Amino acid sequence: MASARSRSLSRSAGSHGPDTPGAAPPSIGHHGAAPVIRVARRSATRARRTTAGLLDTLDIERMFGYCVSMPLQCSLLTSGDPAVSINPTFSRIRLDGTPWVDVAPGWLRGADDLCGTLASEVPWRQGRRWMYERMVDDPRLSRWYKATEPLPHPILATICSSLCAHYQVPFGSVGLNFYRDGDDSVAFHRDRELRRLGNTLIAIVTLGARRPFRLRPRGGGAGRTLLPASGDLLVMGGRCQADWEHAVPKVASCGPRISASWRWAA
Ligand SMILES: O=C(O)CCC(=O)C(=O)O
Ligand SMILES: [Fe+2]
Repeated sequence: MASARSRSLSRSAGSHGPDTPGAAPPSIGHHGAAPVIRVARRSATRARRTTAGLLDTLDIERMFGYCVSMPLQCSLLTSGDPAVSINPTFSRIRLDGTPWVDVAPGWLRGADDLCGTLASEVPWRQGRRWMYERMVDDPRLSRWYKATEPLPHPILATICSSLCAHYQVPFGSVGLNFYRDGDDSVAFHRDRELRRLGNTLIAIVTLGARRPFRLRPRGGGAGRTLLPASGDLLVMGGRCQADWEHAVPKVASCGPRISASWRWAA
């Protein structure tokens, strides 16, 4: 884990990505592994420490009360210098119709340490939006980089190149979301720029705490819940933005998670 230090977080509006504010999903469980990071949150500064440990599928199902389909990672792979795995395994989950999700467990090595570095060093922004005639803070911090802006860590450029090589398309610049603890979340939404398009890719690398990543069809019907661990890659493709919504719901207790995401549209 990179050295953790307290910092004050910048407060300026203007993140993008999710298009629809909404009521937060209910709290659903307790989580395990997470890096140790000290951040200033709202008025209080709190240090959070959780122990890294392996969970098995039964634990996960007991905790969350529903079936999950993401293989589990060993925490040993998540410390050290970040690097893209040289022999990742991709599995494709076909959703209903043409939407699909690829998952590549352990795609990025050193993801916990990268989480600590980014948590400390990125100039995070507090997004705000109107909801029910009130301006409210987004329940997370974010930082979306323009293609011309310097990145906070060189691995982010390497990740983008690997994604472009794997999917043979030019992904755009990176967006970072910082979920400081279980109170932070993103409600069900479709990504703003991609929701009208029938062929898109959104690649998300999880750094830090494992949180449920939920998917549901817009028209109703059975959803899916994945549990990406630190270093796992999840890619939503096809008509996933047109026909499905995704969310990272609040949870009762967990350590920090950062998601790094790249987008492409046909
Ligand atoms: O943090 C995540 O895994 C998802 C973030 C997301 O959906 C978004 O930024 O649009
Ligand atoms: Fe999204």
